[in-house]
Amino acid sequence: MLSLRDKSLLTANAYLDGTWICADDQGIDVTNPADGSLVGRVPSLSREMVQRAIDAAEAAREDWAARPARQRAVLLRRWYDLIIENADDLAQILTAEQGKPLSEAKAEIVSNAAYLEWFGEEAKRVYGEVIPAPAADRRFIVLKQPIGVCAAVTPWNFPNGMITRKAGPALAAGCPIIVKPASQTPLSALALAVLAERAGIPKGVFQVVTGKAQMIGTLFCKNPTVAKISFTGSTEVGRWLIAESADGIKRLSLELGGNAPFIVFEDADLDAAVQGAMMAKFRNSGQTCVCANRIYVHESVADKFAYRLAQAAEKLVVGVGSDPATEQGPLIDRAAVEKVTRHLQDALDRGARVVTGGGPHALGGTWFQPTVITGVSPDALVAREETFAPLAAIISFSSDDEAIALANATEFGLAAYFYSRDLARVFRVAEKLEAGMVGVNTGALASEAAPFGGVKQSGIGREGSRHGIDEYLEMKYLCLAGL
Ligand SMILES: NC(=O)c1ccc[n+]([C@@H]2O[C@H](COP(=O)([O-])OP(=O)(O)OC[C@H]3O[C@@H](n4cnc5c(N)ncnc54)[C@H](O)[C@@H]3O)[C@@H](O)[C@H]2O)c1
Ligand SMILES: O=C[C@H](O)CS(=O)(=O)O
Repeated sequence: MLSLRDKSLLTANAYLDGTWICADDQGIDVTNPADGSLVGRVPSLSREMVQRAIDAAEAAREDWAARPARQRAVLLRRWYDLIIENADDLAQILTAEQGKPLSEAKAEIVSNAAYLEWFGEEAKRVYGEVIPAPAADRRFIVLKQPIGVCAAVTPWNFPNGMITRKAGPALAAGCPIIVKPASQTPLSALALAVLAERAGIPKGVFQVVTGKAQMIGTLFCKNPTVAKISFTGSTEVGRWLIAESADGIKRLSLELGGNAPFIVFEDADLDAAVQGAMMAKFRNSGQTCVCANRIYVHESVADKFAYRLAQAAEKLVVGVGSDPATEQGPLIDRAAVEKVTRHLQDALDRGARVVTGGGPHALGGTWFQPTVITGVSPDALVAREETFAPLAAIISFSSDDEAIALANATEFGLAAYFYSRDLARVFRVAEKLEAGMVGVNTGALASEAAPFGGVKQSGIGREGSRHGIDEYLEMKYLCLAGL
């Protein structure tokens, strides 16, 4: 049972055009992955209601874009402050609907609220250009203008952070945004809407719609009023959005699936590498897009690393996310357990062996033991597909070139990690890895100050850093002649 200081944050009402829409009997139940209990019920909005949200965003667009950036920055900062003040309540809501440990939920909320603060400041630095013209009677000027009404479609694994990570740059740039959260975890988005309204963000500028994903997605893709869609989720759905919005040539930002390699070279600090692997593999029970999906270890240290990683994994406190002592919660649903079980069995069939864990946890439900396996075949499913579970698969290698070739043998390219203390090797390997982000001697790399995103089939565009606001701006070239 939640014990919220501010009970108004737990709302199951969709937020559109400054009004709260409650669920009818066609609503969508939100359940706690830990015990299946009902946490809330959100409305399954009709096509007409979603269209109303798009119309409300369009009605708010000109005024929001025309506000001085400083005014938008003040409101973003006020929203940020309210999120930080209410982070404990927001963490309880997040854990109740997603399952992650409270400590991780709070870390997600605080670290991603920083995108509101960061882009509130960036709003004041959206500079244009004056370009030296090639003729005396001309002046070349470049304006940067907000792209217009934006839509965001977000995943269940970071139900709070993936929203502030998009709303920050969108609102800073002068764009209203309509968010469609994952149906498994909409309550965090709605709690953010409560605080956005409290911060004074005008109606129509930030909205949260809930309901049938494909219907809403199609409306976002087909309605020309929606100038851009920012999507975070699977590559499969990202591919669908590209196809569905192709005829309108819609601007898209895509943060998609991953299959991160984690490479331990023979000169690595093994204790540091184990710590990094624990962060990169087991955070959110392995359900992050940047999780170490494959762990490549030089053959000379593979057994020692596997043993130490297993020792660390065995110390993880597995339990209900709402228990402050818990370090690993349940997986999101039964399908997730079936997928990791399939990956594990395939690896074992190909000759791998279990060092620790190796199946569902004694807690039952969707808990899975933190598992380390070694002697994994490079062709195993766990090396080719995103496992999204606490399964650390160790594959040995014998040379740098082999490690790089194995790491790059995937259609994904979001994150990659490696441990080495040889500076020449660090630059050689970092420059050859096919990934949008590379963690060197670290298992955690996300920050509002850095460009987060992937290459190949892991996405298009970047979130965070000074580049992130460009995703919500159009460049206009003015050619002034006859002067
Ligand atoms: N690159 C990143 O930053 C990042 C971050 C988090 C998660 N992810 C990826 O997301 C996936 C896990 O999240 P998920 O299971 O929620 O992904 P998902 O693609 O199944 O769902 C993501 C969102 O898309 C919606 N959706 C599903 N089908 C849709 C359709 N046809 N039209 C419109 N919307 C649709 C869902 O309701 C949800 O809101 C993993 O692959 C993970 O790697 C990537
Ligand atoms: O999986 C989604 C998040 O983007 C991971 S992180 O918190 O940004 O590392």
